[in-house]
Amino acid sequence: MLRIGMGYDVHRLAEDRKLIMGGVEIPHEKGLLGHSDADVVVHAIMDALLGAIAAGDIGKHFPDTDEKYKGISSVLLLEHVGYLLEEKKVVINNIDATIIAQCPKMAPYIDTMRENIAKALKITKEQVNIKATTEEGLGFTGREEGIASQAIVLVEQ
Ligand SMILES: Nc1ccn([C@@H]2O[C@H](COP(=O)(O)O)[C@@H](O)[C@H]2O)c(=O)n1
Ligand SMILES: C[C@@]1(CO)OP(=O)(O)OP(=O)(O)OC[C@H]1O
Repeated sequence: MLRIGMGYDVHRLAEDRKLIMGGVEIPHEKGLLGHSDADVVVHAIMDALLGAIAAGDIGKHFPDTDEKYKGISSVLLLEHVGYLLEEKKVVINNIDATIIAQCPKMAPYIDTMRENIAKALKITKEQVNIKATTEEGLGFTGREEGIASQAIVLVEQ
């Protein structure tokens, strides 16, 4: 049976934080605020995968009240989501994600993000697509207050 899932997440930009996207540290004067490393594109992908197997969301599996997730790499959390899929004998067909950010330019880092995500989920880089767009200076992403991400996945059980 084919199943589909979608995910959406937003994190606020703040000073004195690293900007981690798809497991890549991107040089920037601000980073995303969160309990974890706030890797917003990985969060959207995790929510899409959990959605596809009707397993709730990341807040349910990795509560932000739990000290063990403080500062954790979201790629490690993604690996755990991969195990949840394996347990249910679910395989990933493909993942498509969009990063919505006024800056910095994500393009130079997209290939490495795809590799990191594919490795964590034991799939190929060709099964993972990541895109980036600005919102043309409009809204909270346009004002550089935060970065959003959306993801959609297709899986098979
Ligand atoms: N943070 C971003 C935003 C966009 N890109 C790349 O630029 C292209 C044009 O973006 P527009 O929002 O002006 O349409 C987009 O297709 C991406 O390739 C990026 O790398 N990082
Ligand atoms: C990822 C978790 C881990 O504690 O923390 P945050 O980095 O705050 O991210 P959020 O998108 O708010 O989801 C909650 C948590 O699952």
